[in-house]
Amino acid sequence: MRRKLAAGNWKMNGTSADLDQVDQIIEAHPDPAVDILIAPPATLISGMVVQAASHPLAVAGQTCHVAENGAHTGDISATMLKDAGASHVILGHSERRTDHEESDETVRAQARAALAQGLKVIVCIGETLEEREAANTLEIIAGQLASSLPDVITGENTVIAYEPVWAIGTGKTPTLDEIGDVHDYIRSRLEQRYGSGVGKSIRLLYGGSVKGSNAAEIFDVSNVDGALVGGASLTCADFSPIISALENSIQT
Ligand SMILES: O=C[C@H](O)COP(=O)(O)O
Repeated sequence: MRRKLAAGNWKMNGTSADLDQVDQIIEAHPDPAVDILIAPPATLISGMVVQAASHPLAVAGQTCHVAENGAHTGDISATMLKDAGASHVILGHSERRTDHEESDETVRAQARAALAQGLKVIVCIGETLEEREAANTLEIIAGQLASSLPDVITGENTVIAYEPVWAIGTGKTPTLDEIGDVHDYIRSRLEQRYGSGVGKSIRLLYGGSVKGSNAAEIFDVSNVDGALVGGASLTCADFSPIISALENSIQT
């Protein structure tokens, strides 16, 4: 049975004053029935780790360099994330792929580097609007899965986030059938490549304009094991209802 995961990606948002939101989340969900994770900007990782020391909330980085250290101004390595107390790292987010031209091959190298340091990875994949309109979604997903993931992964150390690029921060979402089709397809590809046991154990998150108002119906879709939430993860008022919807989804 895959444990559900509510993951928040703060992107380039938040200063130390916003750590107050995490206190509120911890207070609202003292003994969560699902995993909760927040990926703050790198400057807040250590503070958030200290803050969540007595709570299962996991803290993640938003990317990592393929190298352990060296002359890479402005970058952060998996070793540094681990040292700061992060347990996970998000890799291959479409904003990284676009803003920093990160390719599938780069994402795979980052994943190898992160796994080697004992970090768990959340690997993001997803099609653009043009690719969906050209009916190429599954082909794009297959290519990204094949090239972004290392050859050896487990359900324990790897999560996949399906994020249609056109749904991120736009208020638009695919239909529930479309989400289900892609998630079922990802599951079948994972089972094919890694074997049924591992393939079935990897959690699949949906990301792209998830809010309190649409979370419950998305969590009902087959092979959706949680969400990677951007804008609606920035405050407890917005994120808590999503966590609660995920908790409710395992009771129905
Ligand atoms: O990483 C999170 C996603 O990019 C989703 O962002 P969003 O919830 O603001 O659409």
